[in-house]
Amino acid sequence: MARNWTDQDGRRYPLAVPADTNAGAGGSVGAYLLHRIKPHLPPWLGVAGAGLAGVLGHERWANSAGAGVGLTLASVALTGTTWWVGRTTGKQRRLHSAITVAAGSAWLTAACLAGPTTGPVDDLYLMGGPGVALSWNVRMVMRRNEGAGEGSDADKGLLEKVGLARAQIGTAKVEPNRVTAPVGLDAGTQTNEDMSKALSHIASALDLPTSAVRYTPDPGSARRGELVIVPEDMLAEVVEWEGPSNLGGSIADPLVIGRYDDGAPLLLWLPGDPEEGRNSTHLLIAGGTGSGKGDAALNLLTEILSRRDVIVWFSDPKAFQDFAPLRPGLDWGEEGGAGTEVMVEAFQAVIPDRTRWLGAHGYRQWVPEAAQQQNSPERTCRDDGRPCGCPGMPFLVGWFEEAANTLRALGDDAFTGIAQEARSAGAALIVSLQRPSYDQMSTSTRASLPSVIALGCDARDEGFSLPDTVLAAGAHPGEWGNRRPGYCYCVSPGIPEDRYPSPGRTWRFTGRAVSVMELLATWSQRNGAKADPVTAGSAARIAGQLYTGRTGPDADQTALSVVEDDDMDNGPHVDPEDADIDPEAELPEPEQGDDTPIFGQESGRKPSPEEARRLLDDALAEFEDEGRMIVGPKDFTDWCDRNSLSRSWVSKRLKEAAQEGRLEPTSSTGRWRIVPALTVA
Ligand SMILES: Nc1ncnc2c1ncn2[C@@H]1O[C@H](COP(=O)(O)OP(=O)(O)OP(=O)(O)O)[C@@H](O)[C@H]1O
Repeated sequence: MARNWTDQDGRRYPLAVPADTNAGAGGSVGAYLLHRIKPHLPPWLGVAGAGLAGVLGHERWANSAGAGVGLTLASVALTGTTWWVGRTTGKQRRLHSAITVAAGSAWLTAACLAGPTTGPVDDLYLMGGPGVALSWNVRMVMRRNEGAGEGSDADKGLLEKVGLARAQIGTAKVEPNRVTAPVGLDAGTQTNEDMSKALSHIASALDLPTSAVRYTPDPGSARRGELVIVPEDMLAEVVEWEGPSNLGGSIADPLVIGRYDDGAPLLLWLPGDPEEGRNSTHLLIAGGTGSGKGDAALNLLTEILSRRDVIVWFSDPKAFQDFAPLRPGLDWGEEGGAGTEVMVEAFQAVIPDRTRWLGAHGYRQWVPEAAQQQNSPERTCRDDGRPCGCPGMPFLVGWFEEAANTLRALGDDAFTGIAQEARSAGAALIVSLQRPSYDQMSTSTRASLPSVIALGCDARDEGFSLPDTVLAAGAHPGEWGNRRPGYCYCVSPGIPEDRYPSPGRTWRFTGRAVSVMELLATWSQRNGAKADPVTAGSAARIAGQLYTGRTGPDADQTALSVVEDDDMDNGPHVDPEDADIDPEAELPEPEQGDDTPIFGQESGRKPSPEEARRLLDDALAEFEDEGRMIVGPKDFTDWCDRNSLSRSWVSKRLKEAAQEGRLEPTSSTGRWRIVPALTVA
């Protein structure tokens, strides 16, 4: 069936080339001919009307000087009006109309004043009238033929309307709720960019939302592409999450987080695929407040945790408000603050170790086979070529919720380095931001996250969320704001590029989902991967007791409870000593601490060097026991008071401890990482 849209002027735009109508086939030959001739009659009726008007006008105004002036002025005005009105139409049509009106009104003036049969007036009528009428008939016939071929006049009308007069739309492909039509722009004067700019006008002409009209330029041409129109918003219906799509599958299988507006599933991949030449990716979840970031993250996390060969390290400064039911399924969870600092350090540390392991077993990038025990002679790290039997290495996801502060503290260079190297270490980063904008995340950090789930945002932040090419193709998350929760655009390797500007919507999570998520977390504890010795070893080397790895469903979660107890006493995010610290404020370089009293007045005794070393060791062990693996001079304020020690003394000891290998500088200025006691020994 032919599909048409009708614009506000009542003009119809066929988006499929209609099959030639069969009307009249069942009727008489006369009715059929009349049906075929009818569209060509109006010009002839116009000629007949002009003739009749000439006769009647002459009856009334013969030889009237006043009528002569009036008719001439009316004729000029009518021709001018036709020319003016025709400015929005094609050049040819404008000229043709103006000539027709000028000729017709000039003849009418002459016929009225001199008489329709005087001199050459009647000959002019008999020759000129049919000539003009026929010229319009020819035009109509040619238009029909074009319609059957490359572009129809109605389509051209649409493009003319949006300022692309000579562009043509080819034969459209009509699917349920989706029309795709090739577009050929005018050679030499129009480009794909012009078409992208015209999309909102096309949507306006068709009376559709802007996001319903998209354009995919042909990469091989600057003036060809495909126009896609999705007239009905199939995403308006809210669909609830019903459980993971592929329980027990591999993380290399697609993650299903919702659906597109034509009903196709919204898929994502985190690991790369060497066979498809696809790299692993890092992902940004970007959306304004109320855009549905929380549910988008739950969709993604439930999918990840339902796979057998992946572990997740997750930091959430919002104290796992949205993610609590899934927390037992995580290999490592932190609630922001110092715990997150340690997690970042550990993530950084595991990258080279994992890359080395993968390389030693002949993997250029992580594939599901790497997560299994290495029993093949091709995948051995032994020099003699016999199977090594090393335990497999699951894929690692490092997830940082509301990560602006963490990333800023880490610095651009450090983050870019981590992101680059993680891709060959079988690890992916997922980062979410409270507000998707450049004041939250620098340009280079943003550039290190090639994939994005872009939910509704402020119109000014669109450029941060999505690449320019996707915006030019018709994507507009700024139009949704928080009015369309869960609506999103997805840009990620593995998704066909022509899908990038297509909106999708995530599944919604309601209270009913909680028990399913709890079951999923238990499943994941029992059946999900455990961290391999390489990853667990490097994590423990950095984080000490803070890292336990995912415990079984019945295990006593000692390490997590260390943090939780701490949190219960002191509030969820911040150590009490840090409560008054502005996390944005610059802290002094560790070295500067040597000579400058950081904490104000000098006070306290000066212990002997041995006692000093013992005291600091005790303090560090105390911090380590508490799971506080990253410390700065300010963390020692209470400790100094308790032991009557001066603060500048602590700064000196910290530097000594670093020289002895008990502390390591971190990427954050003025913060030190405690090297776990066992590692030092
Ligand atoms: N896919 C969806 N379909 C329908 N409703 C949704 C969908 N996703 C989220 N919502 C609803 O939208 C509202 C806002 O969602 P949510 O709290 O996740 O937004 P947010 O972006 O995380 O906001 P904030 O940053 O303030 O936490 C909630 O009521 C949620 O149930």
